Amino acid sequence: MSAINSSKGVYQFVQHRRLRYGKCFKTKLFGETHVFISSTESAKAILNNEGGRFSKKYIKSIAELVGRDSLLCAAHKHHKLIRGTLFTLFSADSLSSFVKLFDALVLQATTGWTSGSLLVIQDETLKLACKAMCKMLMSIESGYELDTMQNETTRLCEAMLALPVRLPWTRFYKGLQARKRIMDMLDKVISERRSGIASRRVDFLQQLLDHDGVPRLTDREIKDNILTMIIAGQDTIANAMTWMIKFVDENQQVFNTLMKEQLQIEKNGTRNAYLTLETLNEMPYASKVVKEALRMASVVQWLPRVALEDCVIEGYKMKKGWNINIDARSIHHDPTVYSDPNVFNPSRFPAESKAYSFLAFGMGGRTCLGKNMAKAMMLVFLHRFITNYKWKAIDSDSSIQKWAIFTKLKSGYPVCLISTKDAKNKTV
Ligand code: HEM
Repeated sequence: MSAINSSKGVYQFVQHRRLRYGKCFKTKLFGETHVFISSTESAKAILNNEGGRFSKKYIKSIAELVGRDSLLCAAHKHHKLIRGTLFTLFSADSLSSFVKLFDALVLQATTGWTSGSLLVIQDETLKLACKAMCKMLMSIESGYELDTMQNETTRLCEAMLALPVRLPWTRFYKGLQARKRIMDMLDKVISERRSGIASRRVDFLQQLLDHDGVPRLTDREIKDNILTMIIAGQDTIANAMTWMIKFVDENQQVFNTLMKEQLQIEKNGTRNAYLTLETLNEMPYASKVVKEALRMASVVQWLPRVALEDCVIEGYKMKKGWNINIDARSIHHDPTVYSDPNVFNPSRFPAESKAYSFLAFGMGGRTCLGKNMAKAMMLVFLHRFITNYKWKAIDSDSSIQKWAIFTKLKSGYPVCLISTKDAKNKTV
């Protein structure tokens, strides 16, 4: 709890023990045994064995907040059914339309970002991510419903590491209340659609309600998983984008190479049109910047699993029921896996691409469903930001936000903007 409440973040707890005991250690948390493992070989053995010797398991408080029918918590068979249904929503066509939608949202936001504006990157990217998710999932675009969704999801995420104490003033209780309000809102949206009060929309929710060609999900499964996708795709992406802008700013050579590539893309004709998936595929250097930012930031720090039977890992006996966490952050910063792991060096890819060394989106049967979407969002944001602005960081402190389950900069990375598209700033 003291690590959660410190400026180094919850990972400090793991890191201390990793340095003290090595690549595999065991600890007790609230009466349960937790093992943390940080080798690519073990990651492969565990992540490739979903539903066999291992399955996913979150701590109870998280499971209660996201819901028992959430993809994040569902047991193997149930998970397979829900994942199969949700998978169809993440088609190439839906990714293509999403890229345009996200680009439109970024361009709309940038109209308010003029020279001299003070911007907290974390706040802006969170607003963008929330808008994009709500529009794609349920066609919510603005107003009270959007604000409610963003605020309640933030409250819910802040409760994920809290002690599961249900007293009105506790973080956990407030998180549960936030979940209840989101569920009530989803109930309302679903019943309006079913009764015909709301017009038909083209979004993920409608596809799940129509269950056209996909197995039918219960209302509870639909609601838990719409909420899951909002949680999975809001804070994670906002944090990743914020770290990426900070890393790029702190590495002049990366900035210069990236700028050269992005200006060429702009010159080739994207300036007044929306970016497309094809254009994003023509950004090899920016794609490496995105990957390197995800490695360095390790927004999701470990992947939680449970042993379904007794087994041996790294020469240690593990018992059925133990929580086995794959320490992705440690693998991402292991000098035997990545050379100079603390240096932001996008050019390390693809040479340094050992199997199971890049776990930002997990691997195997539980891999992030939104990973292509997330990478596309990061590329779009990077392109628009770097080709339209120079910026000066007002606070470069790397302290971590307390209580954050996904690694988040405490400062939010405030910057002062200079628009490179304003005529008077052309020579800046
Ligand atoms: C930079 C942004 C993102 C990062 C770093 C990230 C990372 C992850 C990770 C590490 C997992 C768990 C893998 C495991 O335990 O093995 C996961 C699961 C998941 N993510 Fe993402 N994610 C991001 C964005 C998104 C987006 C935009 C969506 C889409 C709405 C999304 C949807 C999901 C879903 C549905 C799961 C559960 C998959 C399953 O259990 O089958 N994520 N993500």
